[in-house]
Amino acid sequence: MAGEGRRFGIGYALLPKKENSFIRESLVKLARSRGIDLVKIDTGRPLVDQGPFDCVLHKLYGEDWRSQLEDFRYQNPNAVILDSPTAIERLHDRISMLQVVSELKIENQNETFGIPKQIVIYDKETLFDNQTWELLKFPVIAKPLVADGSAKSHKMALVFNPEGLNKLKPPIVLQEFVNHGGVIFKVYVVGEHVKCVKRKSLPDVSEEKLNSLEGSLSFSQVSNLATHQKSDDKYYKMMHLEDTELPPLSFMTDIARGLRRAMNLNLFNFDVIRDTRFGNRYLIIDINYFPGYSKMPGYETVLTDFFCDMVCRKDREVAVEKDLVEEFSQEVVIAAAADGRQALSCEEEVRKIVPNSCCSDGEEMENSIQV
Ligand SMILES: O=P(O)(O)O[C@@H]1[C@@H](OP(=O)(O)O)[C@H](OP(=O)(O)O)[C@H](O)[C@H](OP(=O)(O)O)[C@H]1OP(=O)(O)O
Ligand SMILES: Nc1ncnc2c1ncn2[C@@H]1O[C@H](COP(=O)(O)OP(=O)(O)O)[C@@H](O)[C@H]1O
Ligand SMILES: [Mg+2]
Ligand SMILES: [Mg+2]
Repeated sequence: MAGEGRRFGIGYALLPKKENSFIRESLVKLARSRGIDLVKIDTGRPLVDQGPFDCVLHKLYGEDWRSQLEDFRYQNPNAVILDSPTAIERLHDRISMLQVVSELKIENQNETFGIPKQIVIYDKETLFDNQTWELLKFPVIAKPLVADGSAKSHKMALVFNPEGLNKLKPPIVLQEFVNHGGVIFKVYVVGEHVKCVKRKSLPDVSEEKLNSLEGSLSFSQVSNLATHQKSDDKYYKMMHLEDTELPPLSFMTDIARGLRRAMNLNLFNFDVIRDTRFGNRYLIIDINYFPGYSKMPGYETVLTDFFCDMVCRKDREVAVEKDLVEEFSQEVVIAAAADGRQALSCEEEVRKIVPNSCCSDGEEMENSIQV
């Protein structure tokens, strides 16, 4: 059970496709048996009028939704929001998304990690500029700068030579294509839990092939097949993935935990490729907020454990805070009586001791818990 006899409500706000894949009966049932009720949020009505919710789970964007979350948080300061819209925003731009990887420091003697060489292009002029091509070499992948979950934001082009640049529409990120044996690793993160799986990726491009290829090749979501095709062992056989060795889990876990802390996110996955030139060099190419967890074997248990952890931890924090306030109030009354005066309110008593305290105005919207 999540807490002794206490039930918790988690409201979810997801697009229909996500709701269909994620909110399965198996998840709802398991969560319910552990004291957690998953309740659909009606996005046509104000969030503050719904609930009560101990936690809000969401993957919706836009100003309206953001301000709804802010109002909700103001009225429910103890509720957990998974995750903070400010933290998620970083993942909507393919440059800020990977910047955090470049800043990450992880001690490891056998493997290294990083991101492929990349530049952002805002106009056609820069695209054809010689200086641009001093930094990068073909083949490159052109990715829309914006990664907002729209179909357009997944439309990519593998560009083999300058001819292929004509079709590109800035703003885009040009990223060096790195040969990686046609297999991508997807590392799913759910709080502290980390799971790495293999998926089909683009095949390697040899030097000879590069010279014979025409300008560019467009593609979209190569690793993403229908859900049922991915979750069983047949997928690995069908895609000939059995022979590929997974990266060391402890290394992926270190990266995952580092990213989680740096980004203040609990629910995300990242795409990793292994550079065939080195064999122990890993490149992170993409980070996604609240990905397709239902493709992760046993996702129901992992997510339910996480929900329990989140709401229980918050519950404990609130209880401890309440105890501290009560203890403090009692001390204040005793101290005031010793001074021969009436006790003031808690805040006023604190201000007497620390004159500039109690200024929570303008606080950031950060109510997602980090361990
Ligand atoms: O729908 P799914 O289950 O394939 O999940 C998509 C993810 O697939 P993955 O779990 O990484 O295999 C997918 O990841 P990739 O694009 O395959 O790297 C995205 O996270 C996608 O979200 P968005 O369109 O970027 O907002 C995810 O789509 P949404 O379900 O969030 O719309
Ligand atoms: N730098 C790269 N080198 C080699 N393959 C890449 C590179 N970047 C992306 N890919 C391939 O293109 C796919 C889509 O790119 P990605 O950045 O993950 O976009 P999306 O957000 O649409 O998933 C990846 O899953 C991988 O197969
Ligand atoms: Mg991806
Ligand atoms: Mg992505």
